[in-house]
Amino acid sequence: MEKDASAPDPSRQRNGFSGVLYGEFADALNDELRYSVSLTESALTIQRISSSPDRTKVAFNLSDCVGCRSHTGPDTSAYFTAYFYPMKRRWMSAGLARQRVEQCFRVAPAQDPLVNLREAERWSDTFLLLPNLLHLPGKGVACTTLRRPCRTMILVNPHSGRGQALQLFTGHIQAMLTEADVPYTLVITEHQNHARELVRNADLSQWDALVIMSGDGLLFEVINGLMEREDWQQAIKTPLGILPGGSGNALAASLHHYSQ
Ligand SMILES: Nc1ncnc2c1ncn2[C@@H]1O[C@H](COP(=O)(O)OP(=O)(O)OP(=O)(O)O)[C@@H](O)[C@H]1O
Repeated sequence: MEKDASAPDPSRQRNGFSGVLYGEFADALNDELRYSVSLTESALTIQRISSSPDRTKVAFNLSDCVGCRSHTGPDTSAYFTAYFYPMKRRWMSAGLARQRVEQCFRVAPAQDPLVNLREAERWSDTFLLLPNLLHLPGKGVACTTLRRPCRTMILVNPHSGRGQALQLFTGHIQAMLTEADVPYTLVITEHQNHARELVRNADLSQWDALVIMSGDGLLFEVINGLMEREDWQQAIKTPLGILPGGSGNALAASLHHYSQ
């Protein structure tokens, strides 16, 4: 039996479990597979509900989670999906790297689709309230001062590196921004000094962060644009991010190294 969404949260009633949320849900793709799911301040723990003795628990650390989204399904059910990027060993390689893991659950205790959606939203909203979610900017001061949602201007130089920055953005970054609910405006630079002029004249109150997807050259332009403003003392405090899209990416590599 699925949990009644209107019933009191049983998380406090379960023996030994003092979590934030507890529920029993079906797998998003296979209704036959059912899981007990618990969310605490530090982890999402999933255990398959089955009569077999092998009921291994899988726990995902919330410090590897970028966000959680809920949506309605084709019938009366609703879904919530949590997105994790845990460190994992790469295939055929010795190094560790963050790799995407998606956990999607079907919520269908009620006939009323709105009740199901509300329950799915209760889960996704709770995720976003928990303090341990991975913040995209990484560790450090900027991470704690950025507000959520973080309105971001993303500048991509389509010619940087081997001319693949835009492809890297659409292939990797765009989905992560959606998963993390980061509202953004994409600017594809059209010529040299485009970013510099744009940043020099922009209404910066519209943005909480500027992110450059390019090599060091475009970041250099953006910093010059900020410093050329009349309000440069305030403008230069705008959180800046760099995503490696150039050929050398020296600054991005160096920042990554020191954030480890
Ligand atoms: N649309 C564009 N067309 C031509 N030049 C551009 C355009 N957009 C930006 N630029 C200029 O290209 C220069 C080089 O870009 P960038 O440093 O980002 O890439 P890169 O040289 O390939 O990378 P790296 O610095 O890692 O070697 C920048 O200084 C910038 O002024």
